[in-house]
Amino acid sequence: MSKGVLLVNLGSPESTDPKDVKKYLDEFLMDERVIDVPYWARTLLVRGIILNTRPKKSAEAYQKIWWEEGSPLIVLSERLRDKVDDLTSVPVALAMRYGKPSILQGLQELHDKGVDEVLLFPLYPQFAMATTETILVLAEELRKKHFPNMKFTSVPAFYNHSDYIRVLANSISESLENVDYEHLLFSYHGVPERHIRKSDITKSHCKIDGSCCQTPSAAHQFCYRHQCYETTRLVAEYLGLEDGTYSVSFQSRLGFDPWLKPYTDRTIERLGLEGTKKMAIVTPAFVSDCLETLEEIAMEGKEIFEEVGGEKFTVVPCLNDRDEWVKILARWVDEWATLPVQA
Ligand SMILES: C=CC1=C(C)c2cc3[nH]c(cc4nc(cc5[nH]c(cc1n2)c(C)c5CCC(=O)O)C(CCC(=O)O)=C4C)c(C)c3C=C
Ligand SMILES: [Fe+2]
Ligand SMILES: [Fe+2]
Repeated sequence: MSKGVLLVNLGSPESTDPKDVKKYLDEFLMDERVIDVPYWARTLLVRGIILNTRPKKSAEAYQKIWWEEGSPLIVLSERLRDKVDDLTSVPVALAMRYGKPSILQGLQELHDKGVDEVLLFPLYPQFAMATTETILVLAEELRKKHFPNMKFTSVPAFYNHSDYIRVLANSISESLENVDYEHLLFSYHGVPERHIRKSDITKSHCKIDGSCCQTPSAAHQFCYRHQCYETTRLVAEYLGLEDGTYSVSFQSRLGFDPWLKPYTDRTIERLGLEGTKKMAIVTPAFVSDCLETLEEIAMEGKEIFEEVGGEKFTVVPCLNDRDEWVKILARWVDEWATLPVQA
C-alpha cells in the first residue's frame, strides 16, 4: 500500500465579496454538526435569518485581515503543508472542511499520486463535533462514494500531547520574552454548551458545572471543554505560570443559546475594569491565524481592553508554520508512515 497525508483545516470564503462570504457561511452553518438542530429549523435559521445580515458584516471583517495572497488561514495552511511535505517521506495534501480546496479534491490529489492509505489529520488540537468530527464524517462519506479501496487512519486530538504542549509553550515564551504583562488569557473558540453534552459518550458526566472537567472520565476523550482546560493546565505547568496570572475564556459565540463561559469579550472587559493595564492573549484552538484571531482578538479585543483603561494588549500568534511545529508534524507523520503494514 502507498501512504499519504491529508491535513484538514476549517476553510475560508474564496474572496471578501459578500456573495462569496454568503456561499461559504451557507456551507459552514448548514453543517448539522455546527448548527445541530433539525434540517427544517437549521434552514429557517440559517437561510431565513442569519444569511440575510451576517455575510455583509463578516465580509467587512474579512476585508480588514485579508492578505494579497488570499485568506490568512488558507495561505498559512498552504505554507504549513509545503514545509511538512518537504520533510516527510510521504506526500502531504491540504484540504478545507468548507470551501476550497475541498476534502474531495485533497483525496483526489492523493489518489492521483497512487496513495491508497491516508492519514487524516484534522488541524485541531481539541476535539469538537463542529470541527474534528465533521471532518472525519465527511471524509468517510466521500471515501465510500469515490475511493472505496482507500484506507483511512485519523490523528486524534493532540491537546495534551507533550510535543504539542512544548511547541505551544515555547511559542508563548518566545512571543512574550520581552513583554511586560500582568495576565495571560487563553482564549479558545467557543461552542454551544449543548455540543458538550451531545459529545458525552457516558451521557451522564458533562454537567458544565465547574468540576466535571477536572473529574476523570471516559467522556474527556470527546469533551472540548475538558481538553481546553487541559491544554491550559499543561502549558501553565510547563511555563511555571503562577495561579491567578492566567485564565481561560471562550470566544466567537453566535446566536442566543448558552455557549461555553466565561466569554472572551467580557473577560477582557472585566480584566480592564479590575485594573489590569497589560494583558497578553493566546488562542490555542487555532493552529493558523484567521479571522477569529486577527480581527476578533487582535482588533476587537484590543479595542475593548483599551476602552476600559487597558494600556498594553499583546497577542501571541498561532503556531502557523513555525519550524518547531513543522518538525513535530513531520515526525508524527513519519512515525505513522513507517509503521509496519497491518494484516
Ligand atoms: C454555530 C456556529 C459555530 C460553531 C459551533 C463553531 C465552532 C468552531 N469554529 C472553529 C474555528 C473557526 N471558526 C471560524 C469562523 C467562524 N465560526 C463560525 C461559527 C461557528 N464556529 C462562523 C459563523 C465563522 C465565520 C466568520 C464569522 O462570520 O464570524 C474560523 C475562521 C475562518 C477564517 O476564514 O478565517 C475558524 C478557524 C472552531 C475551532 C470551533 C469549535 C471548537
Ligand atoms: Fe467557528
Ligand atoms: Fe467536562
